[in-house]
Amino acid sequence: MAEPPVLIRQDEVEGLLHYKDLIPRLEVALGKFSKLDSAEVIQPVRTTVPLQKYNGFLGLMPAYLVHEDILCTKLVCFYKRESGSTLPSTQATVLLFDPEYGNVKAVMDGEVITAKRTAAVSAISAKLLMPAKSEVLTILGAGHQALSHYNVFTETFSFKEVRVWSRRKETAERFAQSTQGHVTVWESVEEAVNGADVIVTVTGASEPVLFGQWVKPGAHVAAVGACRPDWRELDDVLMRQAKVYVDSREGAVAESGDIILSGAKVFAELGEVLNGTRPALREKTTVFKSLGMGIQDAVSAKLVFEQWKNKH
Ligand SMILES: NC(=O)C1=CN([C@@H]2O[C@H](COP(=O)(O)OP(=O)(O)OC[C@H]3O[C@@H](n4cnc5c(N)ncnc54)[C@H](O)[C@@H]3O)[C@@H](O)[C@H]2O)C=CC1
Ligand SMILES: O=C(O)C1=NCCCC1
Repeated sequence: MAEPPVLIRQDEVEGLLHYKDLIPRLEVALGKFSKLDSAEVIQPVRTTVPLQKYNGFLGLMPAYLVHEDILCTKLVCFYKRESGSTLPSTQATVLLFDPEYGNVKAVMDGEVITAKRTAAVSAISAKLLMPAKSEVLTILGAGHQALSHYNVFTETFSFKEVRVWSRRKETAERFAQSTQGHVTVWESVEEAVNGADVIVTVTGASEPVLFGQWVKPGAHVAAVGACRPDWRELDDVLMRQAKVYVDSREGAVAESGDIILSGAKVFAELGEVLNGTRPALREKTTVFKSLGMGIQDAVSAKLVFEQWKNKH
């Protein structure tokens, strides 16, 4: 009989999952995914169950990486919260299976995994697509993803200035007080992104907050929020003037309001750039539209489980 699953709590996942280990594994997984070979990677588009009563969704995100033998699924609830709400906007649990027996080996917190793997993938997009001499980083939004993005972007790159904007100034100020390095708080998006080389959008918005006319030509935007077909963070001008990169084409055309409603064309998947089959157009204005993928959770969960086993 199979052993019962181990339970790995949020604080343990936090201590076990490090960007330096995670980023290379995510790069390999994204590259494999973009080869479109089902003998390598199986990842259906996320299934969503609407929770209309609560303005949210339950997302089911299974993935199987065949050669690494990683079978995993994340169960994630995400919500559109009113300003001032104290309820969480994302709650997630990750199940790691033994693919041969079919039993669950580990049940682990999915919030840290979601925060870190999403930020790590945005950092990969920036590494490939941001202007060669990037000095100013602007973060729009001041929640969980804002913090994980701040952490990995400042750990990986050397920006001279980091700015934050949030729809409530107090939240942006609290964010700036919580970071290790200096962050300046801005009251308007237009001012916050003026001259920025890299812009990260991590808001719960369902209408555009970032407009193309404010974005410096050649800047890189990592657009992380707006994960439903009728939600937006970016306007049509930006979507149409930029070269648009995605994590998964299939996911993007099914789930991204910024892509579907603007009619923007997807130029490439990050994995195609990593594989060298599509170019990284660093000199152009670029948008990386992130939606999140089961394979990202799967490689993260495997890493957490490996580290956990080393300690037990
Ligand atoms: N692409 C991906 O893989 C993932 C995307 N997400 C998305 O990233 C976004 C941020 O997630 P978290 O940081 O966990 O949420 P959070 O609730 O911790 O922070 C959200 C931030 O957005 C702001 N915000 C909310 N509604 C807004 C509006 N209408 N206009 C402007 N700002 C608004 C809030 O004030 C807060 O600063 C969400 O849209 C979430 O669904 C989350 C996980 C993974
Ligand atoms: O990939 C994920 O995990 C999520 N993506 C979009 C919404 C929240 C969770």
